[in-house]
Amino acid sequence: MPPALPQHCPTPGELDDLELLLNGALAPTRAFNEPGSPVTLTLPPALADAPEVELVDPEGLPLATLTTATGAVAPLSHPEYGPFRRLYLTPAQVRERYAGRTFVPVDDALYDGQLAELAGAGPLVLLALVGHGTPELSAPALLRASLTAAAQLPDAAVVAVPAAAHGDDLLLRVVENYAAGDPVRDAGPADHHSGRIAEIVRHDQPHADHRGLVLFFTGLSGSGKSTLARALMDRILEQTDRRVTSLDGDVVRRHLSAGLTFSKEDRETNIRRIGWVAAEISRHGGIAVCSPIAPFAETREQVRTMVEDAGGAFFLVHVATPLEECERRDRKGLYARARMGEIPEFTGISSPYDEPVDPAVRVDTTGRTIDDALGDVVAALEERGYLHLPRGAAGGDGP
Ligand SMILES: Nc1ncnc2c1ncn2[C@@H]1O[C@H](COP(=O)(O)OS(=O)(=O)O)[C@@H](OP(=O)(O)O)[C@H]1O
Ligand SMILES: Nc1ncnc2c1ncn2[C@@H]1O[C@H](COP(=O)(O)OP(=O)(O)O)[C@@H](O)[C@H]1O
Repeated sequence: MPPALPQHCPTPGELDDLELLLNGALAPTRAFNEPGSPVTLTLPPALADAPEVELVDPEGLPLATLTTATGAVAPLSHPEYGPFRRLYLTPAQVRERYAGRTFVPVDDALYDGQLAELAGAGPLVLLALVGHGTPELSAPALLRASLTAAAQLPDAAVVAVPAAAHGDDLLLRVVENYAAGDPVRDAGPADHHSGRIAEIVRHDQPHADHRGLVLFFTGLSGSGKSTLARALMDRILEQTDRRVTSLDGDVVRRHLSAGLTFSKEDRETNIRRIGWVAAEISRHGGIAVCSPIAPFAETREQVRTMVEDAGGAFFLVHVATPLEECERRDRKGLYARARMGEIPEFTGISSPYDEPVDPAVRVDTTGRTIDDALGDVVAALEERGYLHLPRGAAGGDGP
C-alpha cells in the first residue's frame, strides 16, 4: 500500500472554492493559487513541502487530492452531508434539469416587490449564493427562505451554490457557468419581507441585543480581567434574561485545558479552545464571558473569526492596567516568583503580550473602583447596541 498522504482540512471559504473548482463552476479556473486568482488555498508550514496533500472536510472525510506544485485538485468523494445537500447541484446537473429557464442569483431572502416582479418572469432557477461570507443570512436560512419564495412563484426551482465571497466578478462568472447561456436576471430592488419569509429572516438575524455575544477580556495577569468579567456577569444576570457562560482563564486551565503549559503553542491551543466553545455558545444566542490573558493578536483574531462565522458578535475588552500596577498588586505572588526566575515564560516579564490595536473598549483599572472601570465596558456595550444594563435596575443599586 502506498504511504498515506498528509491530510489538511481547508477553511470554510476554501472548502466552498474546492467544491466549485471540482464541479466546473469556476471555469476557466480549475486549480487553486493560479497567478492573480483570488481562489487560493493556504497550507500550514508543516505541509508546504509535501508534493500531494489529501484535503478533508471538518469530519475527516477525504474530498480531494491536491498537487501542491500546481494547485490542481482531483476528486476523491463528494460532500454528502449538511442541510439541503440535495440542492447543491453541479452546473452539468443544472443543465440536465433546468436548461431554458431564467436564472436569478439571490444572496438575501426575496422581498415582496421582487416576488411580484418575478411571478411574471416565466420558469426560474433561484441560484442561492450560500458560500462563505456571501449571503446576508445564514446558508440554511437563505435556502429555507428561497424554498418558501419558490413555493409562492408559479414555476421556480432552487439551486444552492457555495460561491465564497471573492467580489462581484467571480460571483458573476459562477452564475454564468450555471446559466450556460440561458438568461440571467437581477432580483430587483429590495423593499420589505412579509409572512413566513419575514419570520425566517427575523429568527436568523435577531436584533443586536439578542444576538449571541462573546465578551472577551484580555490583559496581563492581575490587570483585573476576572474581577471585571465576574462583575459584568452579575450585572447581566441581574438585569437581563440572557444566558451567560463564564470561560475564565484560570478555570479553563483546570478543566478544558488541563495539562497545557504556558509555551506559545500551548497558549494558542488554550485560546483556540476557549474560542471554539465561545463561538458555539454564541451560535445558540448565548453570552460567553472569557477572561484569559490571550497574549497573541493573531490568536485573538482567530477567535473573532470563529465567533463571527458562528453568527455571534465579538467584543474585545483590553484591560490595559500597566505592568507596574499588576506587579504591585501581585495577588498570587507570581510576579515576584517570575522576577526571581522561578516561573519561566511569564507574560509581561519573560513572555510577550501583543497590545490590542482595535479593542471595542480599553480600560486601565489603576486607581479606579471596580464599578467605575466596569462603567466603561457597560457604556461601550450600550453604544454598540449589544446590551442595555441601566444602573439601578432590577437587582441593581436601587434608587
Ligand atoms: N508563565 C505564566 N504566564 C502567565 N500566567 C501564568 C503563567 N504561569 C501561571 N500563570 C497563571 O495562569 C493564568 C493565565 O492563564 P491563561 O490561560 O489566561 O493564559 S494564556 O491566555 O493561555 O496565555 C494567570 O492568571 P490570571 O492572573 O488570572 O491572568 C496566572 O495566574
Ligand atoms: N478597578 C479595578 N478593576 C478590577 N480589579 C481591580 C480594580 N482595582 C483593583 N483591582 C484588583 O486587582 C486585582 C485583579 O485581579 P484579577 O481580576 O484576578 O486579574 P486577572 O484576572 O487579570 O489576573 C484584584 O485583586 C482586584 O480586586
